[in-house]
Amino acid sequence: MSTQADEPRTEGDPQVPVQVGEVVDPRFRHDYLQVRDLRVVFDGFVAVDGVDLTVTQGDLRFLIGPNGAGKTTIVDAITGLAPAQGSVQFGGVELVGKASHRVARAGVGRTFQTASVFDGLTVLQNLDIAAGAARRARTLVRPRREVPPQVEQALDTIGLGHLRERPAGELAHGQKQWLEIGMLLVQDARLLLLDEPVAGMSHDERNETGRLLQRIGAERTVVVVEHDMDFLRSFAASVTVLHQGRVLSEGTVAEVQKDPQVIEVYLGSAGGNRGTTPRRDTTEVP
Ligand SMILES: Nc1ncnc2c1ncn2[C@@H]1O[C@H](COP(=O)(O)OP(=O)(O)OP(=O)(O)O)[C@@H](O)[C@H]1O
Repeated sequence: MSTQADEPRTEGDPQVPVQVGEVVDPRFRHDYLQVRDLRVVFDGFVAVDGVDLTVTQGDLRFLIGPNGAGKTTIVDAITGLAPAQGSVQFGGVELVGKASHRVARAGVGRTFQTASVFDGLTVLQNLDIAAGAARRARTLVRPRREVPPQVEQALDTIGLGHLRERPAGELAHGQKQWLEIGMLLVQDARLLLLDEPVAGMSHDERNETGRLLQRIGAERTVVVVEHDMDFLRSFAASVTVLHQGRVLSEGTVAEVQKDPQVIEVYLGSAGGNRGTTPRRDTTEVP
């Protein structure tokens, strides 16, 4: 599947499968992420070594692998935060070589392992700012007369409508992560790259988050970097397993679980930890 950079895709593009009966916002219908021969080298150390990845709209792709496998570096490379070689295209636009603000403008949003919301502002104000609909600073403290439709929709999607006037600093850990995802939605990110979204969450928060990602993933292109294998087994539509900067295996959860190479890396002598401290959750077989 190859697409020229900046080439707009047309309705009826046969390259991207669309399910029968699927109801998808036409803006997202033909989106897909295409990574080809991605390489990231830090001072001679090859952190990402020729990775190919294709993720279509409607998929919910999990990126897993032992510590140091290159997961976060791939997300950094896609979002203009790590020096990349190769090709990364989203919506037919080449992203390699673009500054991070231009990557964001191309419809790509990401979260980090720690939620970065404004604690002193309300949920609504955080979303307002993300939507670029922020009023001047002194008017932010006044109640709004009208909430922009995309903010209302995001509040509904992330389930925080009833907490719209609550300062973000008073939200529970999981709610902060959902707010951050909401901020990507109002920015109209069509590709969401989420780095360990359920780290530190309670069991119920994880399940809520999984259902939220399924809702979002039905429309948009979503890639989740995750170590939590229970979460993966419950919610991943597909999985890419990375090891030492390369794709080791790819498929459904059942397929990668059966892959002897995956079992070897997670349980065997290959270990996979390159100069990092092993963590219990990274050695659990998917
Ligand atoms: N800025 C950097 N400079 C040098 N080396 C780096 C840099 N960023 C990452 N690395 C190295 O690249 C490798 C891949 O790191 P990365 O953080 O992508 O792994 P990961 O799969 O996300 O691991 P984890 O699950 O522990 O977060 C590691 O060996 C890491 O030490």
